[in-house]
Amino acid sequence: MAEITLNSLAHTYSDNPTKPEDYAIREMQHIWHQGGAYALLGPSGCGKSTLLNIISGLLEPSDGEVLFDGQRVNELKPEERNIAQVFQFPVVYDTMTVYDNLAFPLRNIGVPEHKIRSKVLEVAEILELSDQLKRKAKGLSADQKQKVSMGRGLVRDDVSAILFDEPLTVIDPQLKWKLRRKLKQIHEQFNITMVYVTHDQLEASTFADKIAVMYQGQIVQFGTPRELFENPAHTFVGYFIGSPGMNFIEATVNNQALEFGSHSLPLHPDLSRRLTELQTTQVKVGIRPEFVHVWDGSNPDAFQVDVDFIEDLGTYKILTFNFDGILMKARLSEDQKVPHGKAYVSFPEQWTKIYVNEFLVEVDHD
Ligand SMILES: Nc1ncnc2c1ncn2[C@@H]1O[C@H](COP(=O)(O)OP(=O)(O)OP(=O)(O)O)[C@@H](O)[C@H]1O
Repeated sequence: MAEITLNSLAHTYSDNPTKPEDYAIREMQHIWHQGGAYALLGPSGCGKSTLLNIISGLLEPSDGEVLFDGQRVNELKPEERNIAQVFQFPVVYDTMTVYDNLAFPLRNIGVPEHKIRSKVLEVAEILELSDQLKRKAKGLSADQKQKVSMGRGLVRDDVSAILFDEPLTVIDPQLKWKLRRKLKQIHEQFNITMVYVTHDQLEASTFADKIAVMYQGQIVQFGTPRELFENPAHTFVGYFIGSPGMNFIEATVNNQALEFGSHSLPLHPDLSRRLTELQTTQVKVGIRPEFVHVWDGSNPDAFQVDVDFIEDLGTYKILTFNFDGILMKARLSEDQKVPHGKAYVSFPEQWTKIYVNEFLVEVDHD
């Protein structure tokens, strides 16, 4: 078991990198603590698999170091790193039985057969494979094969970490939910560092205690699902987490106020000071649909806006409104009055976030 440190790590597939975009991993500093359940979440092509393969040793980074418990492992081969990796598609030996497949990683390191047996039975039980143990892997469905593949990753409790690269892609939706819960259970039972790669926010937040959101080769935020929701550190996190994502509007800072076209909002003096330090007047303002306040009628604190449309999603509605030419969304709860034609909205200060160069502007209030 290990704490995994990425020290000034970067990776390029190019022979002659000249600009940041030439890097699949842009220089990063990051620690996966021992025993954590982590997700690495991001869109296709952001560098998730590259990062995982660097940790497992399948890929040597072009810059920086990978440390396990403080020891550099860059030069160690995958098998010397003691990492289990579960891939998107099942890796099983078709001609072996399910039992032998699960036993394989343990036999490889010379674990005695009686210990192998108890471990295989334990993992098979968790994954509901107990009645399949005598079957040849060849005859299994894709779901079952992937469960065996996951089981092979889970049998060794001496591993430094288990890395999952979109392991539930081939699993049908109902079983997916169940397996995610199982993985969580296994994590709690064995206290092994687990990093789970996915592009699905629901998958990330049901599995992980902390999520690293990756975008263009960078970890732009590392936090609990709640932190990512309430305080997105980067516009991408605001956009990617939540459904629908955060609203963004361009604004100009003028005289301690944010100006959007004909509207303006007062700016907290601390934020105003911080923006002066940053020497910027052009910002993006972000607010989540859940935090836009929709009033029942006209109100001196609210902006009057045009209703564009309302989507009824059963237990809640999404109001799309036009704010100075920008379409924004607000979430209406079931018991809220549904506006027609005009709506009155306000943006509570606590939930109105300011971004400069896509990163959140934070202020110390003490
Ligand atoms: N072997 C390779 N040679 C060259 N470029 C590569 C190679 N593997 C990945 N890349 C590039 O590196 C970037 C990151 O890719 P990577 O596969 O790590 O992303 P990802 O987030 O895992 O995406 P996906 O979810 O689609 O697998 C992409 O621009 C990709 O095209």
